[in-house]
Amino acid sequence: MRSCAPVCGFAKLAWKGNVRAPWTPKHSGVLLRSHASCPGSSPRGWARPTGHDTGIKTYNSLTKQKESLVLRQEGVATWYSCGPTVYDHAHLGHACSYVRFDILQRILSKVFGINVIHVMVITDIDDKIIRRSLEERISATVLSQMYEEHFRQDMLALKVIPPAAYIRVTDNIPQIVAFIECIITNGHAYTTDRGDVYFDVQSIGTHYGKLVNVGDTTGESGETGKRDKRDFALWKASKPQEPSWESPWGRGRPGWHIECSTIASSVFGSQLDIHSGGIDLAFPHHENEIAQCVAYHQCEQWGNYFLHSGHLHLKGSTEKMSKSLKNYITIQEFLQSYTANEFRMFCLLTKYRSAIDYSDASMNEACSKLATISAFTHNVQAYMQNRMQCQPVQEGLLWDSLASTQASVRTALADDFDTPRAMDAIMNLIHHGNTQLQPITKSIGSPRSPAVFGAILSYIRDIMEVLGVDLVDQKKSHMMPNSGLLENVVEQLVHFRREVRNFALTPAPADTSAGGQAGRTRLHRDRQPLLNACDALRRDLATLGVHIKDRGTTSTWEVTQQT
Ligand SMILES: Nc1ncnc2c1ncn2[C@@H]1O[C@H](COP(=O)(O)OP(=O)(O)OP(=O)(O)O)[C@@H](O)[C@H]1O
Ligand SMILES: [Zn+2]
Repeated sequence: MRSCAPVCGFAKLAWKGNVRAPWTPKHSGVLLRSHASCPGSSPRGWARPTGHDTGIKTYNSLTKQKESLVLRQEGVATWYSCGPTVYDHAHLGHACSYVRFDILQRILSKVFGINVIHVMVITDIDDKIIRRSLEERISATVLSQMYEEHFRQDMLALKVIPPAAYIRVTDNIPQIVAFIECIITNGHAYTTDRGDVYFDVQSIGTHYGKLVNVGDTTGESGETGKRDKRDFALWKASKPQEPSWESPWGRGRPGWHIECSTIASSVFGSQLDIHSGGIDLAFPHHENEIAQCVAYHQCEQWGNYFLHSGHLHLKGSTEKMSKSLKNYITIQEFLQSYTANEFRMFCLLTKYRSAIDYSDASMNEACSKLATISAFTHNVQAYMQNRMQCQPVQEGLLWDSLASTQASVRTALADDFDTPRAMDAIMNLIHHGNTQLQPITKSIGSPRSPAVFGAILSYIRDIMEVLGVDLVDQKKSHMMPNSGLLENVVEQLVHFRREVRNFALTPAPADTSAGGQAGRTRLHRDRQPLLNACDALRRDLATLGVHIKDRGTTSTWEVTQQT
């Protein structure tokens, strides 16, 4: 059997420890060497990669258990993720999946010092895009580019670190065609009279079902041209009015799964460390991606770790939030009511693999945890700045508490990215801090412990920033929550102050006595304390970042970031 040349300049990276398995042609009756005979192989046929053990455990959908994360090159993780199909605004389900994986990548890079090379595909051609473009009477290209831009902006608004590259399917059609040609040459796909190309699932035997136990689903397909009902399209002959590209099989467009196998291979070569997506993508999408890559690269194992995030549901619903089910809240709508920090906290409070219920109650819990952290950092600053006096602190206990929190957080994050456990440890540290930070009115001469509080504050800020929650920015967003509650309170306060100030500034009746200040406006002397109180309030609010400006009888306010 002839093996094909790499597709158009595919980088076959010389990864350390990347051992390519010997290829056994399918005609020999044994497709690939069985993993059961490999050292370190699992019953499901997964082989532990050769390379550097990071000390992190991660649940691998290929083995259905936690595995040590072993990277082929020390300190480098190649990560491919399935991106959005861009035919509409992204919703909270998408946000949840991408924010959760953003958290995982931040942990890998910022806690464990791993350079994550992440690429994400943008599915900019598919049935839903074509249908929508026909409904809207705009080209599929214009439609998809518009929603791709919305998606990128939404991700930025949610503070998701952009991948090294977003890669569009339509920018990779020649590569996809070459990839399919190679699979045909290797004997794992066939063409039909209609100009479709199907993957021949039977040709890879037990290598189909690496991710999901597909059971015995073989059999004749009722569909025209398919040999087996499990076979799936690599290339679809074009129908009238559909976008199409030239290929050896006539004009057409790629099937869904082939885009990911091709693009991931074009960037990372014949092996990949980590592949991610929502749990709904495990089958058939990821199973088919694996089949294609095994057939193309003639390898035993293409993706070493498959990570799947759980679905976001509206509370009370068993269905995932979905465009097709029309039960969704767009990211833009959501950000009218909550901040990116609040959404991230909501994501941090559950494991990335679990389903997550979205409701006012679950968002309130996230907001309240964030407010507790924020208030703590604010109080610590006030204490350090001598604006708040406290009873003497048991410093040793606090140093111990900080050290054990740092260790617990690291352990939790190394255990399949257990963010709820890490958050519990952080909240516990704050609880200890708050217990010691008891304000008193007079403390002149009492011993003070600002350094330990400074250390706790720095750690909390750093670790939250690692997870993508910006506590410095939080002060600002906290003062201007989109829910409007605090904004309304400040508005009322400023309004009340303006009324009091204007009352205090009302001129006293003209002084007609001898020596009186003829021609000058005089204030009521007994109203001076009211003016003093207004000035004091303005000063106090300024320290909180709320700046009041008085002009004549009007008062306006704005929030500026505190340092
Ligand atoms: N409700 C959800 N919860 C978590 N992840 C989701 C949810 N909906 C979609 N995703 C994930 O978002 C990513 C992009 O999905 P894609 O654009 O293909 O949307 P989709 O699954 O077709 O959405 P929809 O069903 O709303 O049309 C995938 O990884 C998918 O698993
Ligand atoms: Zn994919």
